[in-house]
Amino acid sequence: MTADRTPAPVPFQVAMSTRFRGVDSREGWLLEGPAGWGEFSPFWDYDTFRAVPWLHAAREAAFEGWPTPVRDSVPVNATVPAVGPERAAELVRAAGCTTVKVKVAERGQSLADDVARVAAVRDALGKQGRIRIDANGAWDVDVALRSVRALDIAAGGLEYVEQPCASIEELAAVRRRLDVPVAADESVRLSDDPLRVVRADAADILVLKVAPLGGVSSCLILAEQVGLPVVVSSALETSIGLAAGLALAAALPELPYACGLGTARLLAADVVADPLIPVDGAIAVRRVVPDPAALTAAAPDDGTRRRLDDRLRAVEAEA
Ligand SMILES: O=C(O)CCC(=O)C1=CC=C[C@@H](O)[C@@H]1C(=O)O
Ligand SMILES: [Mg+2]
Repeated sequence: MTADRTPAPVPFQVAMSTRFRGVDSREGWLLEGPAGWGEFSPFWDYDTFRAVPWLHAAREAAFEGWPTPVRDSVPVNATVPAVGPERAAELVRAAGCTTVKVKVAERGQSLADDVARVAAVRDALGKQGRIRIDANGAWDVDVALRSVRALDIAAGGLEYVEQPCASIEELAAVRRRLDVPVAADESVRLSDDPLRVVRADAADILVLKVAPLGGVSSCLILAEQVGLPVVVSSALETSIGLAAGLALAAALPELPYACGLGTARLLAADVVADPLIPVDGAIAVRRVVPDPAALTAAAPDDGTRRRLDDRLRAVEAEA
């Protein structure tokens, strides 16, 4: 390969160790460029248009690079999927983080399931730790008010509730009537106008995910514009994609909350030899490169490879 030619993107597929947001495996492309490696792994339920920012973020990582970090370590939360209370407690103990995000409002489960999970997390975490919950927009206003109040008691105090309802109007209504702070995630990452939620006074905190928002630089600009605290979170990437989130968290002038970047453990395998796993509740800021043996093990099956080819071609045509 000559120096002036861009290496071909490398496809990957890795299983999730725990099913999360209905996803059992993550697949995508790794791009190499003069600045390093980037990951393009939009969820399959994102259409071509929504996947374009993911390609911008991957290209930024590979060809442009990221701003200078202002910190060398990023505190992260443990992420607990909608599992039973025993498993939730195990995950909290294994993660060694003092902040835990608990998934709630899973389809097919009840508020009692959420209460049991959150109470088990508090037990495993001890009095000092912080607990936040994420409903992924599943509740209407009344159910949100009832559920958050019950879960606030079960948690012995919630740090915040992430995306309790789907619409910005509902978020604003919930926020007016609750003492628990409200964080917006889908209202930012799936919106044509990520600032609308701020103008509507619908959130206390914004969750920023680098890939769906088009890269580290766009997120930094957004964070500057919003004037609200932000939490950097992953999109369940391999360590190559997580490194971009880490770069954003490391470059933000203020970082008052633990970030949702401790998700490498939710994958059964990674594409690097030394994954970005938290130690004592924080991840050291560093770049990572794929490991050839891990890439071989992560080679997608033929059907997935065809899907990945089609998707990359379609998104490149729009990017
Ligand atoms: O924030 C975290 O602790 C981990 C990341 C995380 O929860 C998510 C990543 C990607 C898709 C999501 O459904 C989910 C979220 O909603 O925040
Ligand atoms: Mg969320």
